[in-house]
Amino acid sequence: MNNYSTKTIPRATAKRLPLYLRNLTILHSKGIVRIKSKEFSKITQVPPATIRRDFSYLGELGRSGYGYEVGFLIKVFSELLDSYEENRIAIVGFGNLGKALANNNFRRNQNLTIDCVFDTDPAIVGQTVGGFYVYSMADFEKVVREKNIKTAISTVPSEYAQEAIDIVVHSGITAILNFAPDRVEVPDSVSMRYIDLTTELLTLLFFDRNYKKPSLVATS
Ligand SMILES: NC(=O)c1ccc[n+]([C@@H]2O[C@H](COP(=O)([O-])OP(=O)(O)OC[C@H]3O[C@@H](n4cnc5c(N)ncnc54)[C@H](O)[C@@H]3O)[C@@H](O)[C@H]2O)c1
Repeated sequence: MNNYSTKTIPRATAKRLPLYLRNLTILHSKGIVRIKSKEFSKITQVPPATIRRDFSYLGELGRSGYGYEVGFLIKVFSELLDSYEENRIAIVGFGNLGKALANNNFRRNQNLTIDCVFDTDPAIVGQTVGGFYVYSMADFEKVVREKNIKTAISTVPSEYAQEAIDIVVHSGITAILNFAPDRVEVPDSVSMRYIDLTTELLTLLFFDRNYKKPSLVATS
């Protein structure tokens, strides 16, 4: 376990940790041992002051003007995000998106693994599709309890998401990533995050229109 209390880290900082870790890992693989907040800002698109403030919540991670040690940051952030710990995941809804996620299977992070997939469609339940045996939702609780899985990704369309998530929550899953945009009810004990590509894209386009950095605007 790490020496840093995640309770003292603001939510906004905590949300940026995976982004930091991903980019640090890339830097590390390129043999870069030290990075300054200004350089790291160019890679992550997070302002240098925000990076320095985020890192300051995590104690003495580096010295100003000298830069941060990439390997050390990776160690601290990995511990914070528990990414050294294996996390097996259940996919709920094995359509286009579910299959794409399972096919990718977080290959950049060896500790995140899609372990099993579930659907209600009789045409695929009980079949092996794309290398995954498709379990019935009727077996969800039995399978995830046996495998001690605590994390699920739902790609069930909004109109059926609540009934699917109810089964997921009832089965002891505590963290759910939901790709369907409509909000679903979950108890406070369950952590839920929504991924919405449309909102992400609209936010990007808004920033592109309104906050373009002068240095990045083509001059010719
Ligand atoms: N968040 C994003 O950025 C993003 C991107 C693409 C799609 N989506 C959303 O993701 C959802 C899935 O998209 P898709 O293209 O994979 O759809 P899809 O129709 O190909 O797949 C949905 C799967 O869910 C299954 N399903 C339906 N009810 C279920 C239930 N109660 N329990 C378990 N499985 C059930 C269906 O049988 C089907 O296999 C849609 O709501 C879509 O809007 C989100």
